[in-house]
Amino acid sequence: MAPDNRQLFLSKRVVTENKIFDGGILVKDGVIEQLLTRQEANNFVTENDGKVEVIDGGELALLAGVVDSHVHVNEPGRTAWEGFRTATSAAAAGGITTIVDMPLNSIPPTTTLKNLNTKASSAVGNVFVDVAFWGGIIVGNQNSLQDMVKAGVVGFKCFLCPSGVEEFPNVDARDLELAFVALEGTGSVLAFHAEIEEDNATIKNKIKKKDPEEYTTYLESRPPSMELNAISLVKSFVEKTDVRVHIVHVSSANVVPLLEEARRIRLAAGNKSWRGGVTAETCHHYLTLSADQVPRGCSEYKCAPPIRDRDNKERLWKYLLEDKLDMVVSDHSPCTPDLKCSNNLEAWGGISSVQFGLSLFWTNASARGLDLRSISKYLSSSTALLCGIQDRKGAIKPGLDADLVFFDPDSTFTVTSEIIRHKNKLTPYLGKELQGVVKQTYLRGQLIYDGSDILGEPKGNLLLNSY
Ligand SMILES: NC(=O)NC(NC(N)=O)C(=O)[O-]
Ligand SMILES: [Zn+2]
Ligand SMILES: [Zn+2]
Repeated sequence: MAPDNRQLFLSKRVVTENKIFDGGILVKDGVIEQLLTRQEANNFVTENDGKVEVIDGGELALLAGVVDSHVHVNEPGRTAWEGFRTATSAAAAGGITTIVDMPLNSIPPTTTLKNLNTKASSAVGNVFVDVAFWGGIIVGNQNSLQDMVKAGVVGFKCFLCPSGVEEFPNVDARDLELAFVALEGTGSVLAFHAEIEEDNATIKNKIKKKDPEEYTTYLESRPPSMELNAISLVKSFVEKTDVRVHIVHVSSANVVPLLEEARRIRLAAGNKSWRGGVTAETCHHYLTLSADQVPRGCSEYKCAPPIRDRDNKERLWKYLLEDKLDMVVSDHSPCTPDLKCSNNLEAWGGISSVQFGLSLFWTNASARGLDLRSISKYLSSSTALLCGIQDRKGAIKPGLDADLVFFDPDSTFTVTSEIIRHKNKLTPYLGKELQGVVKQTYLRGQLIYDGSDILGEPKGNLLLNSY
């Protein structure tokens, strides 16, 4: 590092959200100071020879580090499923420089200030990238929310259907009334797993005679109406509160018009939040895979809500490019192999992919004629905005952390167990050739991944107020 911690990152393709240019990024003490044209960069080097560390990526694209706002790290408690060291080393290798940990599958779940501190104690010193945290809303913990806001959680996640783990029960309208009151005026955001279980006997009858190893049996058990019912409930709250709401992992394109209606109501009422405080994400698996591609008995493809048909996938892409969906995340939700049995109705619901989100998105996006700015928009700046960390993360902009990725958009690689750094290697992407190779990942100006190895000790920070 140069004497006053000055670095100049050079690239023929510096990717900001609105332009791709040949030039440089001047960094001081791990913070982006200035964007320079190629000429300005050359002059700077001439005038400061020996006083600045020059990092020249040549033809490699230089992107803002990805902010993956939906990652289940499951530590403490279910550390056989995943942990901070493995999840964040996978993130670093995947060009992700910030992950936001979900409040469940860890034991205890992040539903009180005490539990948040327990989680933070297990994370500190064990994170290779920066980590922020979601709090959780469950039945009866409404009095814990404001303390967690003060401690710095990015927002709160709740389930409208069973979550899959008993210590994180789903909430209903009454619980939500209390949660919204507690969050009013905090500026926080309430994120929903938006499926409401239908107890109608028809679904149960329809599938009870069907082969549980066939993916279609699972798919029929989670119809789009479950997502629509949930969004209708969320919309009823949007009409009477100003609290920001976010829909995680939208799977059915059918819900988007309803989300648009909820956003229209908020904007008409003069809500000044980003997107009227009504946002939604979809996931790499919904944009990459479709139900017809899921082999029998392969529950590594199982997630909730489910991967649906090709037509639905195309409609999700259409809505994303029309800015009616706001961001794309992993929803990395791993488990141990024994829980991914061949019975799709009983297997754990969750897909492991945190290391591959950037390349998954770029494989699809480049094939659809999008340019590199789409990565920054949907995987970095939007997720940073959702989590209220846009003044530190998610873009190549002066004042933000120098979380940077040198990315080769033209090369490909094949997903194999050997390269997977998350703890359990089962993923639907095994054997898949992806486009876009992460060559170097920098966290606040520090090289943490060099294209083959995670370097040194964990350098990540916890994005909480007292860490
Ligand atoms: N308990 C979980 O990790 N659930 C997750 N599982 C999925 N998406 O299949 C989720 O985000 O709902
Ligand atoms: Zn969920
Ligand atoms: Zn999730």
